Amino acid sequence: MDIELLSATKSFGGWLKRYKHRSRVLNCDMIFAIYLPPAAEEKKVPLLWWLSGLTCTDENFMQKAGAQRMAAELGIAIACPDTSPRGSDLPGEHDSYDFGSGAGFYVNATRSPWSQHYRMYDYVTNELPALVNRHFPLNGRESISGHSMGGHGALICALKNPGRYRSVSAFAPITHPSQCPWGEKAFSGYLGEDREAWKAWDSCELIRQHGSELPLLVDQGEADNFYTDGQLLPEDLQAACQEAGVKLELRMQPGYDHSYFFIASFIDDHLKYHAEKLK
Ligand SMILES: N[C@@H](CCC(=O)N[C@@H](CS)C(=O)NCC(=O)O)C(=O)O
Repeated sequence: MDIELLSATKSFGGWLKRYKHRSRVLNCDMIFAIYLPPAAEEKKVPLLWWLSGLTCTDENFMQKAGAQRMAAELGIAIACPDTSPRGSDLPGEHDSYDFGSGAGFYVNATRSPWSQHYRMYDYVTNELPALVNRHFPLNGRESISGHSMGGHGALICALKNPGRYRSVSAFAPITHPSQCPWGEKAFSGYLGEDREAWKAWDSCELIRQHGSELPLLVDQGEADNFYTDGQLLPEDLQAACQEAGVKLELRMQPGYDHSYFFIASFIDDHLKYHAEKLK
């Protein structure tokens, strides 16, 4: 067996399961979570990928977003990968919350020593999808969403793989990592100082270069301190989409911050949006 069941918890008639497995891509053991709706007992169901933000594991979304009730009703599975490789001890890997463990940024690192493990893009777009499709009753239809660093991850995965996902959405995504402190730190560490190479991992740049047939749905809290600090730059995403003729629904949400209280407030809208496209 290439996956080991760690826990199974019944929720809204379906099952939240956590598994451990060996990742060849990341060169370490990894844990992921999957919520299987009641419909998965009888037929194959579509899958929504959820990519979490800085400091998260597979657990934050499943415990805090309150997504299971609607996922059960809509008959969609949700898979949550971890946010970085685990179990290694590279120099400085655990020193800060925004680089290294818990902060893989969903890129394929090219700089040593990070390139030995930090290949989260290949992990979430290839290795883990192949694994979950082998083990669970999934019908091959996929959508993707995420929060903050994971919102950036969801957007780049969709933009780099036209035709792969039925829909994409994000909560408070890091839209222009080449131009914000979080992104500059992560990209120089994982990818090196050549800023041209960063463009392949930056939503705004990908949209400018390649456009997108897929429309984007983004929610952003106006009271999000990371928004006001210039880490998220939704206005840059809006400008890039306008330039490239890409359809973007950017919903600025007055009073909401960056937390899972914000995500829980709008997750049903996103689940319904994805379910419609996953039909
Ligand atoms: N400095 C903060 C920043 C991290 C943060 O806000 N992370 C967001 C994603 S960027 C998150 O989802 N945190 C976990 C949670 O709220 O459960 C911390 O270390 O907690």
